[in-house]
Amino acid sequence: MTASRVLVLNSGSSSVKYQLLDMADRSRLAMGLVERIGEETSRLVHEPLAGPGAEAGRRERLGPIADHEAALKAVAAELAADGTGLDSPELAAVGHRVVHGGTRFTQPTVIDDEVLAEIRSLIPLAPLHNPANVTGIEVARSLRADLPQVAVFDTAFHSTMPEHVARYAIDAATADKYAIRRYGFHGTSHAYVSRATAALLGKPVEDVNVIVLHLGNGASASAVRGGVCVETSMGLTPLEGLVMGTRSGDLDPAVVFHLARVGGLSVDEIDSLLNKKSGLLGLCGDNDMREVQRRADGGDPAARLALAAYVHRLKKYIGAYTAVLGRVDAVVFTAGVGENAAAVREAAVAGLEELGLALDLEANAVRSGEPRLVSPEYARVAVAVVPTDEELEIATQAYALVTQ
Ligand SMILES: Nc1ncnc2c1ncn2[C@@H]1O[C@H](COP(=O)(O)OP(=O)(O)O)[C@@H](O)[C@H]1O
Ligand SMILES: CC(=O)OP(=O)(O)O
Ligand SMILES: [Mg+2]
Repeated sequence: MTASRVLVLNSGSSSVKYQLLDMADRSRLAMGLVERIGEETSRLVHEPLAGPGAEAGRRERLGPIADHEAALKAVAAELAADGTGLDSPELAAVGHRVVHGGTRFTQPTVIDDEVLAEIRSLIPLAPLHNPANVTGIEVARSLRADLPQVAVFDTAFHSTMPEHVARYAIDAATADKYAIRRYGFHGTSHAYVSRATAALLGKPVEDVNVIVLHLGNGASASAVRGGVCVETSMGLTPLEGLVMGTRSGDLDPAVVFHLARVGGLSVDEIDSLLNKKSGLLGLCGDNDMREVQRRADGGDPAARLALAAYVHRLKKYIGAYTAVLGRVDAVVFTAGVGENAAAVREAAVAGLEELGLALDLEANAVRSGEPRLVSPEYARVAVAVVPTDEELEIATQAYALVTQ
């Protein structure tokens, strides 16, 4: 029996998403989620999709899960209960989403002690994400030491950005000393979605220029020319760019000085303010787009303002990346908001006819889990909705590395 399964762990700041895939036919054997880690109301949802566990169906467990270590052990126990635990001989690798890879990691990488140490050293550049990724690697290794663990980096796809795009216009020696440059994130999603969009258009990826809008809790835009990333909205950390659920995105850096000097806030307090209490949450008190939309539809002024700010920033990036690419074949929406919020797509594209964009309102309103065009045939620039699948992409890259 050849081992063809890959377990993918996608650890976020307060959640763990996971999938068990069989790469022989790219099928999903199980998937699940642990959310609200560290709170009293943690929730684990485990869904076996094939094999002996599938009969019993979806399982849900409520109750406190203290930290990522406990969460990952609970996930391992659920998989073991289905007979698909980490001890399974069919497992070929564990693929880990690692958010920050710095300048060194631009390819999927088998994790040894030295690689793990390097990932740990990047924690200051992704304090909300890399610690959880490190814990995921440690727990998986402790459960199955002989299994290859592969890191797939959010930053990797963006490493092709030209130097003049990646550089901030600050003192060069200081930038080099502290590794300050634009790295970009959600790269696994931008890579997968840009390729899937070329397939949807029926063209080779080399011939297609796309603007990808990944709108989840974190949100980022990218400009992809012929399959190669040339620009993205996140920077040194996942704070720059679009308005997000709890992150401000772009602002004048002097806001930080002002809050410190005049407001008396500490650096940690400002960090927390901009990363965790800003964005939609800061503007209207809710970070879930569904709730913001519900309130805005009811006429709530703060929710309307938050939504307008979110959409305005999207428009600015669509315009900017149109200029960067010169010719755009498609603007693509993905992730939780991009795939589901038809009204956000409609508002973001409205008024951009001069750029060649148009929306088919009927097609845009259809709910579907499939990649689809939502623009009329005459539109010079297609508008598409393409569901992202970071887990499948991570599994594909990890499996290719361990079987090459
Ligand atoms: N039907 C929907 N309408 C609008 N927004 C939605 C809908 N479903 C999910 N979302 C939004 O998607 C976000 C989560 O997106 P997701 O891609 O899962 O994020 P992440 O991977 O960063 O956790 C939620 O915060 C929510 O605002
Ligand atoms: C990098 C990043 O912002 O990730 P997420 O959207 O999962 O928070
Ligand atoms: Mg995500």
